[in-house]
Amino acid sequence: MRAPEQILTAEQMQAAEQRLIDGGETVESLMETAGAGAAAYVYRACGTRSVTVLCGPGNNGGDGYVIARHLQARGVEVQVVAPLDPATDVAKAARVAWGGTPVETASEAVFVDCLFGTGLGRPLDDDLLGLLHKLAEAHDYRIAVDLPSGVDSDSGELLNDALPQYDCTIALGAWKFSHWLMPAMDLMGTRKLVDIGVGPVSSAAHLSRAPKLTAPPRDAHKYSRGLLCVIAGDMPGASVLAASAARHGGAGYVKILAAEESQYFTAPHDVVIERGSLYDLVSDRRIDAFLVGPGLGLSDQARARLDWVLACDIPTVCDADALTLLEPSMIEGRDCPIIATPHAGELDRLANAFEATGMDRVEMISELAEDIEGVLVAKGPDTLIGSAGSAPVIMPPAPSWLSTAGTGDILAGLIASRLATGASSRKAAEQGCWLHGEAARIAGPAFSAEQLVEAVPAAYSAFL
Ligand SMILES: NC(=O)C1=CN([C@@H]2O[C@H](COP(=O)(O)OP(=O)(O)OC[C@H]3O[C@@H](n4cnc5c(N)ncnc54)[C@H](O)[C@@H]3O)[C@@H](O)[C@H]2O)[C@H](O)CC1
Ligand SMILES: [K+]
Repeated sequence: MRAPEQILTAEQMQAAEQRLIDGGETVESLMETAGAGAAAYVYRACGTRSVTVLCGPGNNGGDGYVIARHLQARGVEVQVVAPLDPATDVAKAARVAWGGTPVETASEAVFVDCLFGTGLGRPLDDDLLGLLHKLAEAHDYRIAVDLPSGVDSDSGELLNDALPQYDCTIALGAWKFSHWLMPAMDLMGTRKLVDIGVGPVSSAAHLSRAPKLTAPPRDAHKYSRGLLCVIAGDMPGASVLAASAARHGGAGYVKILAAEESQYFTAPHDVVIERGSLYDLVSDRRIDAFLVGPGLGLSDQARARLDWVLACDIPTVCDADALTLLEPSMIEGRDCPIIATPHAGELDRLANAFEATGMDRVEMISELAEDIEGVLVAKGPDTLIGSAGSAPVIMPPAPSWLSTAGTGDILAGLIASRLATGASSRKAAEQGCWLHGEAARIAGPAFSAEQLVEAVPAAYSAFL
């Protein structure tokens, strides 16, 4: 069985390659399959335009010699630039099989970067970086094989400050984290994957798959579809926006609970505002989920409200100010899951509060998900979802137009709505992110938060 959405660390990739070798493959046959598959993509993208392949010393370079040979066999004019001789036996053999003579430099048409892949261990030195940029600038179409050279495979960090932008990146065998994490993700262009027979790797991270949502059953009513209560705080606008979005996320009933002393505010007519003692309002046994945090504020009163909501032990989404206030003691003894939805700054603050520091972002979200015994949605241009006891999930990129005020409140509302319908915390998080991204695609360029909310029903229908 194939596992095209799985995302492997360099170490998991090497182990997967070793399992294939133990199963009868050889490094040569794997390189041949990887190189031939990559050459097919290059040929489909560029036809018989001339190609320059930059080959490094390792097996990424070995791929390059295989690609050169396959393209030449199809009649393509290929030049190879090899600043470093092959260091591995299989790359040496691939160079011999190519049979040509490398050139010092080349220009025009298509550039194929096979300098380094998952074995890059340190920043490129000035000479190699200069050659990489020179060749990239001298060609009008740029393809990276396995990874753009200079990228750290597991973290998505750039080991060199400035790296070339590519039109296409051809991943070999499996996605690596840097194909889907910033800043490396931004260099990739379109991403292609060459299958070399790597099977499912247990506990591997994976790309989130589009959800299959359902319409309510015929005998549904507002309570059976789920009652979500959004806690209003000092700045009720954010909770109104979150509740407005939640109406379209699947829950049958959305309320805003406002403390009697909080300022007067209005909401859409189909969002009920209940005002009174919060301690009494949250005790309604029909409540299926809470959303607390948007507009909550950071006062002692806000902290007390958060504490009380968490003490109710109902599935709860904690967003925004709730993440600034959240402390380990607040979740002790809970059985129901929490979904935390931090942006980068809130993630750092949570990591300090829960002593999950000194690790990279992928490890951190898994560690924090265990600490809160729930799910953590690390929001950003690359959204990572960690859940206690499961491997991380990476969301496919959503439109950058989401970088506008209020979209975080909307995401929290959508996730909380999914949670209120009875979806597991992990599914609720992924489904909320999919609805959010699809609504952004439907809303088109330069949408406001209100327009994003209006696009959610059409987004929902995309997953029915
Ligand atoms: N995924 C697959 O199924 C296959 C992957 N293949 C390719 O193999 C590379 C990984 O090969 P590896 O030799 O481990 O690493 P690299 O080719 O990236 O090169 C590492 C090589 O370079 C030296 N090195 C590391 N950093 C630097 C530096 N900054 N400056 C100079 N030299 C450096 C290091 O010592 C190594 O010698 C993978 O990406 C795929 O492209 C195979 O084709 C098999 C199938
Ligand atoms: K490369």
